[in-house]
Amino acid sequence: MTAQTLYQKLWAAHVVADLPGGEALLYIDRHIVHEVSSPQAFVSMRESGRKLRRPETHLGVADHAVPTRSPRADGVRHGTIEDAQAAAQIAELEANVRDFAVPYAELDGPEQGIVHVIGPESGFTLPGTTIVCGDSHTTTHGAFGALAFGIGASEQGTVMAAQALRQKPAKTMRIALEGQRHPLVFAKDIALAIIARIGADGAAGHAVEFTGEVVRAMSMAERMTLCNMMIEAGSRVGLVAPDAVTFAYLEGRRLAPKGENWTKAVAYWQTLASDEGAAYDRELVIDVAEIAPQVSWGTTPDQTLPVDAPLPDPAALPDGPAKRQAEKALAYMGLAAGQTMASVPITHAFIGSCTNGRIEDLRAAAGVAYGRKVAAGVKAIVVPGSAATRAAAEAEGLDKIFREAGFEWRLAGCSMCVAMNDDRLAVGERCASTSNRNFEGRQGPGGRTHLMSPAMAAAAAICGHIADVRSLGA
Ligand SMILES: CC(C)[C@H](C(=O)O)[C@@H](O)C(=O)O
Ligand code: SF4
Repeated sequence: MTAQTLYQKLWAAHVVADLPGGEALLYIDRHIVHEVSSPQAFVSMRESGRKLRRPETHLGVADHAVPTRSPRADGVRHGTIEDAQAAAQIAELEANVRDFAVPYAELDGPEQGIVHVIGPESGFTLPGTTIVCGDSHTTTHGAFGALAFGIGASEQGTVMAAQALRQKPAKTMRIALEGQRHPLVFAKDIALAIIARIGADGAAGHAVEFTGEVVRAMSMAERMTLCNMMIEAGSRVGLVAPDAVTFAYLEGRRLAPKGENWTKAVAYWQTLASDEGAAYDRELVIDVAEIAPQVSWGTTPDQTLPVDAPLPDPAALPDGPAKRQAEKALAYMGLAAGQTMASVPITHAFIGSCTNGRIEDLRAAAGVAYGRKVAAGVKAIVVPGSAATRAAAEAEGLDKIFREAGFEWRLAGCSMCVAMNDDRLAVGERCASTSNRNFEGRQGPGGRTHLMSPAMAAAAAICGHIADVRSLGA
């Protein structure tokens, strides 16, 4: 038998039927549902009088529109949401999950959080499964060796009714991470550096698998950060082969298999790693020793540089789209050619999102914040990716470190990653952000976003300007 990649194994294990034109009907094991992208699919289910084929394989949660503050001392949000649109979106999701018998992570319950954080935390995300969600950052779940990808509204309806989807196989790309990184260089820096190198569409059409000693040594949180960011390189699928780190993370989680089923599952999951000699359509080797802390300076994720590198000079570029894009980005961001990012003053720091809202991220940020103070004039918020992450952080005392330093400690949600809730920038405000997208207006109309790691965002909050966390230390 020819050697297969992880992606090819996952694909083959889910083909229900090969279709003409190279497509296949793929069986879908799991579907996560949030309030923003799911309404249309439920409407079509209602209109056609259908029931969900396997309601227990779906999981609902409200994350994008939810406020991350509550007027109540006990933090309860239900019934307190002032924004009428947000309240309506959440009420609609709650009616849908009730009427269609979909398991739901209650807004004020212990499992609420961002779709891509709670899937793994609850053990809903498992190796060897197909996982879809009406959300582009579904790539995150590939960190477990699951075939996970974002889908559109009509596809959500298809999965609800048929538990299957028509798909065309992607090409394969391997990114091997080798070498020794600086202790203050994180998965976020590696992902941004890769995107800067290959471009915001550099992995389009490819399922990206991360391999190499650096990935093997990474926590699940860091692997998720890498896979999460691959959509920003144009890839719908990021992957890491499951290993002992994966199994240790999952064992005992609420929805993970138990007892004999666990043993059997692990035995199967161990067969998923790409075979020796498996061929990829593209290969890239990255020496992480060469990667410095990264900061995006522009309005696409590939407009990213090491924190100490001078910004490009559009005048030096030949006439064409690249020159115009650089000019436009510098103008929108209020930056000048040749300057470095370290020293650019910020108004906001945001630590959170499905890219960097996990306990490891909060620890890294707290390590920098410990014993220091947020600079005057900076609004800094820490938004755990889930209620469980928030509780774990509080058990470790991270909330105290942040509060004492002058950060706001919030309830879980997408928050300032996306301008769909109360947390947003005003025109001209500038944010050091651990999220994943920096296009014009992403964090609020006229707002300016700089993508970076949690340690870098904490350093910026403390200094009042973007700073090299290596010179500050953790
Ligand atoms: C709202 C949702 C559909 C969207 C996505 O698909 O990713 C959001 O999560 C984002 O990050 O832009
Ligand atoms: S945290 Fe941001 S990127 Fe992630 S799902 Fe929410 S809006 Fe999308």
